[in-house]
Amino acid sequence: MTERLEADEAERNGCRILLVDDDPGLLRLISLRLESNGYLVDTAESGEAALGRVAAQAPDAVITDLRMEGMDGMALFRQLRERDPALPVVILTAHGTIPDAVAATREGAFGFLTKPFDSAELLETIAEATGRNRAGAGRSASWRESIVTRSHAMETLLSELEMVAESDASVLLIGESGTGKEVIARAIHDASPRRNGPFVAINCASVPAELLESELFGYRKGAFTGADSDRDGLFVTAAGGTLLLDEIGDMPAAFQAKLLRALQEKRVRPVGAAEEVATDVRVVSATHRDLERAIRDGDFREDLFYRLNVVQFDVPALRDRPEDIVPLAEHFLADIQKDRLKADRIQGFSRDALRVLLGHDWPGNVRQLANVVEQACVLCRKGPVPANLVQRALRRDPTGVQPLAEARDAFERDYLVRIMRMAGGNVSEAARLAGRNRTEFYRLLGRHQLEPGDFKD
Ligand SMILES: Nc1ncnc2c1ncn2[C@@H]1O[C@H](COP(=O)(O)OP(=O)(O)OP(=O)(O)O)[C@@H](O)[C@H]1O
Repeated sequence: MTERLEADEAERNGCRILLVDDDPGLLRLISLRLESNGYLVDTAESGEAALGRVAAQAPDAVITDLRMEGMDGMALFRQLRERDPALPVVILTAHGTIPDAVAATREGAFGFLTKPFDSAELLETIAEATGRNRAGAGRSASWRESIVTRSHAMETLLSELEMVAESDASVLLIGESGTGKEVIARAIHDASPRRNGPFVAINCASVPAELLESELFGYRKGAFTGADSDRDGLFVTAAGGTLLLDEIGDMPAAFQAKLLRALQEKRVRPVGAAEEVATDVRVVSATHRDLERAIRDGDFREDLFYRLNVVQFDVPALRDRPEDIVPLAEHFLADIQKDRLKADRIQGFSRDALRVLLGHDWPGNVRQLANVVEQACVLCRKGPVPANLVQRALRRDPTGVQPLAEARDAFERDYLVRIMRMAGGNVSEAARLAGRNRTEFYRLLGRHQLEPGDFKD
């Protein structure tokens, strides 16, 4: 324990923090706290002064008040991000300005602290901010080791996940393709008492409907042509562990009732077997589909939905947590460097390259970011990865292409928004323009959670 504390202390030593506040009393107070914990602290009483200090001192992190005379914390943060997108900026905020601070984290600020804050919270946030390349060294438990994030939304999700992992409750993960649903499913497994058992994943969309039953429940010799010996299904293979049913929204309707029964009874009947077999799995399912809508459309059983969805986590799209873009890009780069000869010749990303990464919309989410980093590195000879290679990789990247269902949804929504704007929020008029009847048009609006009132002047 003492060794751990000493190691933490040594890690912090030499970390330079720039503290910006126009209240000298608070500056002194926070400086003392940070210095007594091994940080080197530099202070500035205005945003303008802070910009000069950053250029001269190259701090490892900046803490800035939000409300200041002249350049305020938000303007300072934007300027700093422009100069060095990887520099962590923590915002200090009073109660009334929390929404601004939240907006800043959406734009990529590391996080915010609400006044009055306690010492432990301050130190923890700064330790995380300065340890960003060590993926939260010393703090992150092993179950979340493979998850890189500095987003509040993801942190909240992970802390809820840790609580839920304790039980055997079924978890449904909803999120766009490539947001990290499988990584999160594995984290649930690793944080659960089943961690020493198997983690088995199946993509329900990629198994032909007629094979899904034998794949999940197994079969007996002679059950069908080619079944020349008994075979266990994944419900049995995953016994004592966790079974991830990925793309559950694509599960054929005909099989949904059988799956529901298996989950209710905790037993499966292998194809061609006379007897049922007991199962012992924790089920996590994942989908990018809106299952409630699939239920309304008659494509997904409501009872199965409630059985799978004891707890639901919405995994945010990467564009909704831009603060994760830089740490993830650095993580993928470090990963590539581990097994590449030219590893030491590439040194991080240039500022312009980071700006390009931050400015992108990432329709393919984290998976797309990993591919783009990989492609940019392949083409990079030495030094920091330049912006033009990132742009080139973005132009070529096929994972930016959304799956058909998502693309169709996005198109439909954009189309409805356009047409509702043209019709000034008048549904009859919009329905006429779209060549649909009013009832049907209302259903379409409802499906995309669009309110006619929002389009009226
Ligand atoms: N927070 C994260 N930290 C590190 N790597 C991540 C993170 N999120 C996702 N990844 C990586 O991004 C890739 C895509 O993640 P994953 O397969 O979990 O997404 P998904 O949501 O399950 O996608 P799909 O819906 O297409 O199956 C994987 O290589 C995964 O390791």
